[in-house]
Amino acid sequence: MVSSEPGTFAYDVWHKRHPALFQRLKEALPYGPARRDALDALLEETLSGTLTPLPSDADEASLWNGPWDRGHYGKGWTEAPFLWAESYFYRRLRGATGYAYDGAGSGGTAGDRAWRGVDPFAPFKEAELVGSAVEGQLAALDTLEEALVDERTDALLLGALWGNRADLGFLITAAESEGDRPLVADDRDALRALLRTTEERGGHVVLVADNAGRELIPDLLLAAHLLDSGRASTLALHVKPHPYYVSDAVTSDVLAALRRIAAAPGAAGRAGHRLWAALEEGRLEIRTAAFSCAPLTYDAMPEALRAEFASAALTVFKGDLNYRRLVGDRHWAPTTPFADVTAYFPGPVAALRTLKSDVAVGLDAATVTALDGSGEAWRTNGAHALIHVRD
Ligand SMILES: O=P(O)(O)OC[C@@]1(O)O[C@H](CO)[C@@H](O)[C@@H]1O
Repeated sequence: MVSSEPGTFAYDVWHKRHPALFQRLKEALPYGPARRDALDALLEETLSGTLTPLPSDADEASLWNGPWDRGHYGKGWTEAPFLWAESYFYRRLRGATGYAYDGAGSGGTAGDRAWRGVDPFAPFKEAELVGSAVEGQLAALDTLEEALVDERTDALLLGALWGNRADLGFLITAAESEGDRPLVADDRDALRALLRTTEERGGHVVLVADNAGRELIPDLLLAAHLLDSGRASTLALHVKPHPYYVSDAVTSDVLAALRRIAAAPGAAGRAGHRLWAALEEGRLEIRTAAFSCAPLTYDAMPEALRAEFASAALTVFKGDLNYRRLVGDRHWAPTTPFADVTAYFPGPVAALRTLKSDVAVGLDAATVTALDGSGEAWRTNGAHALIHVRD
């Protein structure tokens, strides 16, 4: 998938989503002239310039100039594969805002450490946690207290799934879609069945999270339920090592969400305290892998990460970008089986995702016909969702 063709989803990300994002970034934090100029220059470069490698002393240079280099330097930004170029865009954005070090030779602000590690997206992510939507998500847990384990699992899976609609990058240019619709692929029965057998397969579950705020809250409530119910004896929550794709969760976002949950009244507050204790005891672990911010699909994952997924009774991937990276960022026929495209994955794997990009697999032919006939941009408008599982 490339982004040079007008009218495509990828083209719009560069030409509509990113300019709006830069505007918001400059409004959200008081970056000085040098950073504002760096942001303007980066936006201009991505629209009409070529990809240049990071200086060798820059943060992450050993990855981008090493195992993640796929020979795209020298190409126009929109001529390189969409997945690769957009991931590199977020690395360069971290540099322009001063979050990351861009190397000694990269201009007047390179030696200035004042903004190092300051998450440029934090204002957006923080705002989410004070909204009434989060209050509703937390209060909803009270209604599940009497439910059977499978019913709770089902409800919390759906909460985590639809939470993926709250993706701040997507919402920059999209209207928030209304109401939950029937899933376009629904492997919930198989997923619940798999979760009933995790214990006999070691009991370790990996949840590869996506966005902070309104997505992370239901993800953490799901994690609490999996641990409380014995569906998971240990759980690793993978988040990004760096700010990425606007609202992707980093460790500080997990801690903020956890504090928000623990401060809630009722069942949510109690779940928050149990999650806190689970972290202290090591039953819940927050993990960050460099590869989570890689511009590559998961079939290229490094050996250590492969071994980690192989040791899990189940790995659950959240969100659209993780889905693209899991199944391959291609124009698949949407009826291509999920099991086929994830055959390389070293253990049982599930995907929970709202549809916000062109990639789709694992749909049945009748569903595709109905979606195509609906006249809506079903692949990209965020109004549809799916759950896939491969044992
Ligand atoms: O992974 P998420 O948060 O569900 O969605 C990420 C996203 O907003 O950004 C990418 C394009 O910029 C697409 O994969 C999708 O539209």
